[in-house]
Amino acid sequence: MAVSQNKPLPKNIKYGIVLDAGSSHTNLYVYAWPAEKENDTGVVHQVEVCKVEGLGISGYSQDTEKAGLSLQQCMKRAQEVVPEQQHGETPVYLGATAGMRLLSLQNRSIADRVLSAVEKTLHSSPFNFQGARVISGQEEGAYGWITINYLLGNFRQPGWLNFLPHLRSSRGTSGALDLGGASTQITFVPDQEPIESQENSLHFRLYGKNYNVYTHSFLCYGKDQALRLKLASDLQASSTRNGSLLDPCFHPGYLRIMNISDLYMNPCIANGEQQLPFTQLHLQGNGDYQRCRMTIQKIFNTSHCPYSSCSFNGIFLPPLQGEFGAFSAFYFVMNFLNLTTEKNPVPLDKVTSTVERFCSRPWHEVKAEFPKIKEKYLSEYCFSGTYILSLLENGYGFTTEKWQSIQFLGKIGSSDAGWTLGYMLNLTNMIPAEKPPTRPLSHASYVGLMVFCSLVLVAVLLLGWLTFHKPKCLQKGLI
Ligand SMILES: Nc1nc2c(ncn2[C@@H]2O[C@H](COP(=O)(O)OP(=O)(O)OP(=O)(O)O)[C@@H](O)[C@H]2O)c(=O)[nH]1
Repeated sequence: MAVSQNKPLPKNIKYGIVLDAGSSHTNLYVYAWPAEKENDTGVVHQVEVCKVEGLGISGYSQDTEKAGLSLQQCMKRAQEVVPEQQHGETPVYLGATAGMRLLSLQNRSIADRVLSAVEKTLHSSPFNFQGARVISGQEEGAYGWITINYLLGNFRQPGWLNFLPHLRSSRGTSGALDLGGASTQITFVPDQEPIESQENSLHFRLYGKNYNVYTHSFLCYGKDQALRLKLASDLQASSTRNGSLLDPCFHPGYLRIMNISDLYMNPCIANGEQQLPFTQLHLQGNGDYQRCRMTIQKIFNTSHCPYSSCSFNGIFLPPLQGEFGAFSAFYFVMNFLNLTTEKNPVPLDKVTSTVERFCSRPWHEVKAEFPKIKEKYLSEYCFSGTYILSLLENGYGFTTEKWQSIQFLGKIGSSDAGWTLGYMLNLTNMIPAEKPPTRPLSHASYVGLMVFCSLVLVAVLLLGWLTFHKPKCLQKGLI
């Protein structure tokens, strides 16, 4: 159970809870905001995050008891964070993402069973449970975009701009790049209007301003599913008779054995299993970045495009526009490789050479250097780093110059970058379509202002009186 910061909060605070049921695990987020400011931008912040172990795509079908216990523990933690008298009014939402979208495609009844088991636990909590649902890829992209722009203050218009309407909207929004285990999303406001493909087009009116947003979610192109796609493509291209495969995306000396059925039991991969004369795959790393990049390239089909421009697999992508925030696994991987900086983005050639060097390092050396990192994560940073470069450069077309517009983001302030905050802001109607009217002054500010004006008035009157009615003593002194 991971626990984050717990700052003392002023009184009159409201709370909301969102559970992100992802493909690897579930995270529970507790958000808080001052009640009287709930329509302002940037006031909601994360006060707690708790990791529900086992409640992910593999946990759904395996250790359900462990997942259930871990969920109860996180709900208990939330009960400690939110004051008891507010439990009943605190909404709880659960959104399941691509892992569950895949599970639903594969086996609808398991997916329904898991959701109702989770719903049962959440109904029995003292909070105001609002329901569990699988969110669409489009929603995942849109809410991620709303979250980062809300937290970056990009929806905020300084009040004085109301008097100078021609200067409004001088500040742009930031695009959002989200990499999960099962899907990846790209969302931004393009220059080109209208957006050529209806299914990639969203319209928002937020704080009195219109946004035409492009979004696409690539199911099966999250980093875990992309590895499977790559392995299936490698197997198809190889002539192995015993299931041994040299894999350039793993470190030299690394060995992994996988069941062929696990690889193919997945709607992302067209079933080719029956033709194979072996049941297990023996992967042997040889840490060759260039070859890894070539094998990954094969999972992006760029042979057709029915629009003026595409990313891959015939999906429309308008020219990239503005700054981008890249989060979730984009951040986890780049952060591990020391390629995230607070200030200037690390140039593309340095990122490439760092990933290349890392891939070539022997596995025993890497393992010895990072003994505390989970082997699953550590063994895949070479693949993941190379995949991120392929996706961003070849998939989306980030050139060396455009790369400089990407900022890898873990947190913005105290809140994690991700879709959950945007989801809650939307469901609680905390982002109004119109700009809220300027609030009248508070009582204290009003009294302060009155006292200040009175003092200025007295000072002016006194000065005037002194100027025109100089006291006699002063007049004598001057003669
Ligand atoms: N290195 C590292 N990887 C992580 C960590 N947490 C999650 N991941 C991996 O990062 C990827 C994205 O994880 P999440 O952000 O939880 O995304 P998800 O919920 O699986 O996303 P969807 O594909 O939309 O379902 C997955 O491959 C996880 O295994 C972490 O703390 N460190």
